[in-house]
Amino acid sequence: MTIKISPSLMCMNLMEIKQQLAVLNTRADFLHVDIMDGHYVKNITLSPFFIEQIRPHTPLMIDVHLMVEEPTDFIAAVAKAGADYICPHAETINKDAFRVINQIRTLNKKVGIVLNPATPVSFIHHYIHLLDKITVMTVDPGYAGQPFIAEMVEKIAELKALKQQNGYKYLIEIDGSCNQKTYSTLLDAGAEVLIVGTSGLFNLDDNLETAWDSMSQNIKQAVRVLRESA
Ligand SMILES: O=C(CO)[C@H](O)[C@H](O)[C@H](O)COP(=O)(O)O
Ligand SMILES: [Co+2]
Repeated sequence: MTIKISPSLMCMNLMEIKQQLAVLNTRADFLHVDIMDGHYVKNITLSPFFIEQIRPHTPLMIDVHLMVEEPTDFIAAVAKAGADYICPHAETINKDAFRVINQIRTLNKKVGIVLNPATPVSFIHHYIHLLDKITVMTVDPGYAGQPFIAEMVEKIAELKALKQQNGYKYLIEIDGSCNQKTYSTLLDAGAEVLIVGTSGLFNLDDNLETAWDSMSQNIKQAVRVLRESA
């Protein structure tokens, strides 16, 4: 499978949204939109309004990462705004997981679940077969630019093994410190979608086309390293 790239728009230059979207539209596979409520995580970033504003300007799938205490307060709004994937944290839906999954499905959206670093795969055992995407947080949620949590590599490998053994359909996505230092480890473990933020893309160069080219070279180099070590 070709690795898919999902730029994290909370890390983009918001003063150049239109220009940067034009660059991403011809290169990226998803657009990652982080919504934070200031309670589940002590930060506030993007919003359903932001999704509504960019929707007419991109053909890409919009992937919404809900870092909020009550995902059901946001699902209908992000769906209406134009989200394609709606991804609450497993830790926030445990009281009504099947109802939340059904609510997203009923809105004809893809269902993603996000796992915090401290949350084991077993936590979603009873509904893993229903998921279109599982996001492994490789940093604690809430902020960009955090250090990579290496203990997450085994969780990625576990998701890959479960998918192969059971024929599950979910994409394995990584969120947090996906960059030149971590690409080969992540790809080797089974990552299929990389969310690239400050360290992987936007901080590489002020010119986003140049930054994307550098990121692409970094990923190609990681793939080469893996092939040579196989
Ligand atoms: O979920 C997030 C943080 O809680 C966001 O998606 C970040 O953008 C993501 O962590 C990527 O940022 P980084 O600077 O590449 O770590
Ligand atoms: Co995110």
